[in-house]
Amino acid sequence: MELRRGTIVVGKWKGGRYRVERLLGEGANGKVYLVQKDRDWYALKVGADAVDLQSEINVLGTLAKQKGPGIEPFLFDVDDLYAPNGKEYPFYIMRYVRGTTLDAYLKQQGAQWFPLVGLNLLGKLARLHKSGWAFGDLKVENVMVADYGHVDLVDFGGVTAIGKSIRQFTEIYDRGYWNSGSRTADPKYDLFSFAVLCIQLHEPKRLHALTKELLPQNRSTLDLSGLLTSSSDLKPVAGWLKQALEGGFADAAEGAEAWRLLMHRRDTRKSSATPGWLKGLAATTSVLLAISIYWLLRNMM
Ligand SMILES: Nc1ncnc2c1ncn2[C@@H]1O[C@H](COP(=O)(O)OP(=O)(O)OP(=O)(O)O)[C@@H](O)[C@H]1O
Repeated sequence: MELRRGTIVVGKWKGGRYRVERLLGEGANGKVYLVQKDRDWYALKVGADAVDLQSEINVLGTLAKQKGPGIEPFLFDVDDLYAPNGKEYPFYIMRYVRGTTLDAYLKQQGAQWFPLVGLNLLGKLARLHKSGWAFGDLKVENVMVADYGHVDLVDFGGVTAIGKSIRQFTEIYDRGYWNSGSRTADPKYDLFSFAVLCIQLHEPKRLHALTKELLPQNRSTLDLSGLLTSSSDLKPVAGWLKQALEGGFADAAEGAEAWRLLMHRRDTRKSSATPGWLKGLAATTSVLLAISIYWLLRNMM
């Protein structure tokens, strides 16, 4: 099923009219299009499986009612559409999240944005945890980043009430896959995925190799920690990530506070260190001084 640019989608039951602009992305549960209605932009998700889509809609509906701190309205319309092939598909309209996926953002803007983006992402998770939810399917593709490292989560298909079984997950980010805990939704589950996400961003090849070489029963947190200690990129946050993998933070708010302190300490250390140009200047001055003394002593003799 494909919706071309310019197609007008009309909801079968409620009659909402949306003009298709372009495909934003697609996954196992459906395709997401950028659409326009009354000059406003929205994202339209259309799926072949009504049950899967319905469970996402239920979560979004509950989140919308809850209006917890930091949970912006995300769901605007739910309906069915007739595709150009004549078949009927369920769809829903959600807020359009501007930005690029996390890995693309870091490639475009530079890895120096990683600590700030990480902190903002932990902030988003913290708000969800505070309202009694775990995100569940946290992965690179579900994190959108806009200007100045502003972070938004997409794909609420895995969002699960704390204490229930995680509804949707992706293997390498899953605590159960690494034999490191249950698949029960709790804030620590998301922090585990957050740690894997950081590894995926910096050491994708080595992480992939690990999944290939280990037998399922042998996978463990220790293997992931091993990657951390031997990665120069991850060194500054290795201790934090290890703690997250081991369930050492109660929730994302606690994790964010520790992450913030880590950033602050790094910044302080950097600013108190002697800048390169000053070191160069000092070295040149010493050489000039040595030459002057040499000439002075020679002329005196
Ligand atoms: N609200 C949105 N605004 C902008 N882009 C979005 C939005 N929702 C989804 N996308 C884009 O579409 C892609 C696929 O969407 P989504 O993850 O919801 O599909 P899915 O079928 O549930 O995927 P998965 O197989 O990962 O479960 C996302 O990775 C993202 O790039």
